[in-house]
Amino acid sequence: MTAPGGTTTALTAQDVSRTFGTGAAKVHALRAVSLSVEAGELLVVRGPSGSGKTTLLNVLGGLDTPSSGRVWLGERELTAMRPDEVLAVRRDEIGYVFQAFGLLPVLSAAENVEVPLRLRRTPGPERARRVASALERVGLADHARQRPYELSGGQQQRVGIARALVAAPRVLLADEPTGQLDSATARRVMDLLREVVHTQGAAAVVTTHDPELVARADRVVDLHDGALASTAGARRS
Ligand SMILES: Nc1ncnc2c1ncn2[C@@H]1O[C@H](COP(=O)(O)OP(=O)(O)OP(=O)(O)O)[C@@H](O)[C@H]1O
Repeated sequence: MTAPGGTTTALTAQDVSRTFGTGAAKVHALRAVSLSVEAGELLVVRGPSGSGKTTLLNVLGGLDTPSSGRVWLGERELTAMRPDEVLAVRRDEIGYVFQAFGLLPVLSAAENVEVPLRLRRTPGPERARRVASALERVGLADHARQRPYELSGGQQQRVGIARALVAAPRVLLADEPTGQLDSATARRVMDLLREVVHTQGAAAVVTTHDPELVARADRVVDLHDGALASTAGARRS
């Protein structure tokens, strides 16, 4: 079966459900969620704590398998792939940004950004060029040699964004990427995320429960108790 979205649809979820546990302890973390994201579009998934945002990102990014339903990356069905194929897709086509930045403390900013390229066995000279360009893009060209603990929270998350985008993934997934930042820094990081998504043409899904960040979205969907609310999908002008 081909993906139900159009030709520019980078990511599609169709009737995705995820349950945890059994019997009385069963939790319906996702209930028949369907959505699609276009290349160059920033979709914000908004919802209270426990509504299923992280579970949704994990399923979209091949870190978890839905109990039912399907996920496509472009024309290819992620949920039909073998585990080794999913690993290759995660390495080559998806960038992840984490709330707690997820940087390796013993590596410099540049070395952290370089990690996805090393995993992909990108040749050395091209790695150096791409890392320099990614750090430049997030405004950290002068901080390449610093370790994470020598950087502010906002700078660390900019390194996280550079790392997620350095390999030019089709899809960018960010789980509350500004959750650890003060509100002014959070706005700047979100502006940057929006700009790089638009210029690089990645399809981005960003979760948040910060209403201010929603203003930076191209589109917003609301998740409640694992289900998309009926107003979901309204396109912002
Ligand atoms: N591995 C798991 N085992 C059992 N239950 C889980 C597991 N992962 C998530 N859940 C449950 O699924 C529901 C959704 O959790 P999820 O972490 O996706 O919510 P969230 O919206 O990301 O919350 P938060 O904003 O607090 O991070 C919650 O009830 C949670 O307890």
